[in-house]
Amino acid sequence: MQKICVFHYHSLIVQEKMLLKVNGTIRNYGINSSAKILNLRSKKISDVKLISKYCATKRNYRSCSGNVYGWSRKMWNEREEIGRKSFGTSTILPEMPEPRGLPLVGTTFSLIRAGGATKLHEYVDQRHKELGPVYRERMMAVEAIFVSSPTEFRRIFRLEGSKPKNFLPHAWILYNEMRKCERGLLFMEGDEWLSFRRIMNKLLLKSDSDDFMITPCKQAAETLVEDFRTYAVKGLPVSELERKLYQWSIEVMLAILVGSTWPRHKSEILLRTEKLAINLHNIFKYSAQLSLLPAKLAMNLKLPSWTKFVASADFALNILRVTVKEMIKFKGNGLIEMLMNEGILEDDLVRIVVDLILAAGDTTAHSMQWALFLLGSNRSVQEELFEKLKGAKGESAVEKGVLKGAMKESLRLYPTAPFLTRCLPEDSIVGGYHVGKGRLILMSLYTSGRDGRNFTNAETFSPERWSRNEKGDYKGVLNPHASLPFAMGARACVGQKLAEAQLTLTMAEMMKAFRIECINRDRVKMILNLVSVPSEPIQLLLTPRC
Ligand code: HEM
Repeated sequence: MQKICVFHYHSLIVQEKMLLKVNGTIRNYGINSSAKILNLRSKKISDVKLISKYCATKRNYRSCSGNVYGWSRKMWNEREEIGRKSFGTSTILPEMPEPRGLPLVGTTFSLIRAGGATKLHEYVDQRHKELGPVYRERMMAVEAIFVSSPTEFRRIFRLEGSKPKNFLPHAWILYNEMRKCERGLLFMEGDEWLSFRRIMNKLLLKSDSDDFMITPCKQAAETLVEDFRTYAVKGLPVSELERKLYQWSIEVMLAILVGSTWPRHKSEILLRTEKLAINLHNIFKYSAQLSLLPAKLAMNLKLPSWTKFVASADFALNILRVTVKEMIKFKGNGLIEMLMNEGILEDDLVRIVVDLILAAGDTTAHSMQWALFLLGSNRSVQEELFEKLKGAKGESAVEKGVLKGAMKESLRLYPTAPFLTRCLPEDSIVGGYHVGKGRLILMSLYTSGRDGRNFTNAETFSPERWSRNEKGDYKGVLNPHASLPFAMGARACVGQKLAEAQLTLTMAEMMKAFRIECINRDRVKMILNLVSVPSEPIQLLLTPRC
């Protein structure tokens, strides 16, 4: 038994191993570490919480009170009461597992040895195997609690509060401060976030909201297929697949924003946004390189990754601001008009729409890329899906079901955002461990999505697993909450419906038009550039079906 309580630490001599929380950081104190604690005298009492192993019951207090000089019984009771109020429990929690690390840098060198930040998902997967579903680790600039259990994911989303707080790369925050720019939904917090989020939910997530998305998604899918056909008929692999998918994903978002007048303005806007794809890609690439460094240090040292990150962000944001202002003038009937009808003023509209395009571009392009990779690497699954699609007309339930399974399966194995982040608003208990208010939590979707306890034959690409048997159970999914590619709760992806429409409709067009083969499937691995990307360009060879 262990007990959490808030202590007056002035005259404390530690006789047992203790955990002390100072300004949000929990540290271990061994026997007779009174001096260390006394060094903390300058801290305010409210900043210091003691998490002690043995002072669990009144009986234990008495027996250990001899070790705590100057504390009357009354004082113990008072401390106990504060502890109960702070944590709502008098049951004491075990220490969270943690790998051994060095002072200041923690386990940074272990991560570097394992391949660096691009291999974080595999490194963390290994740590979960060693330390369990909940553990903490400090790597250079980041200290986080890693969680891979679907039950705990749900608990975290329950505890996130009404205005959940996510975690964004330090480089992005610093960039916004440096340029004094206000950003869209992803960067907003508190009441401001909530008021805009409610509007976005109404427009993008309600049940019939995908009606205005279908036509632009279909048109963009057809354009992509026509472009790919030129390679298919020549028997050549599709060149620059990634850039083409970025353009496809940006085009859909722009078309949805403008509405029915899009065909009239398309060529002008696409010309303007031609270089957006590469800059968008670079924002992620360079901020990923900065993820293990303190961003301020990188900025002060003018490291190449920092200057390149800033140049890409400047380019992308400037071009998008100008484009969005131009699109407002079109007075179409798309999402921009809908947002204006909700009373959103131009400045807010611009920052929200700019970040929508940024959030949509990269994620959807990479998700599509992984889906094509998996289809192209699994011939028999592809043929099975094709046979089912052949018999289905338009967006029939069958077609939707078949394609949704393939999309879910692709996002399970290759989650575009392999770590979901949250900072809880109160001290909480996760996985049986104490998690302090505001501590960074990373939910490891890569691990949970490939865990045999959550999915049968977890490593196999099997869209069929997401269909249900006569009893209504998924055929190969033991725990659906183990795969949350769009997260869940109040802050989950606001573009989920659009992304789903875009991915499924394009997969359908691709499969109907071609046999897809990935010719370098054995060499392609998943790496992280903040989002998951292939380790080398995916080479698709397409054979026309007719
Ligand atoms: C397959 C494609 C996509 C994936 C996998 C994806 C995934 C995610 C994830 C994991 C989050 C974080 C949620 C959280 O922390 O709870 C997120 C947030 C967000 N996504 Fe997406 N997303 C995708 C497509 C899109 C699209 C197409 C849009 C634009 C319409 C979009 C707009 C956003 C925005 C604005 C946020 C921030 C929401 C907020 O903080 O309230 N996403 N997305």
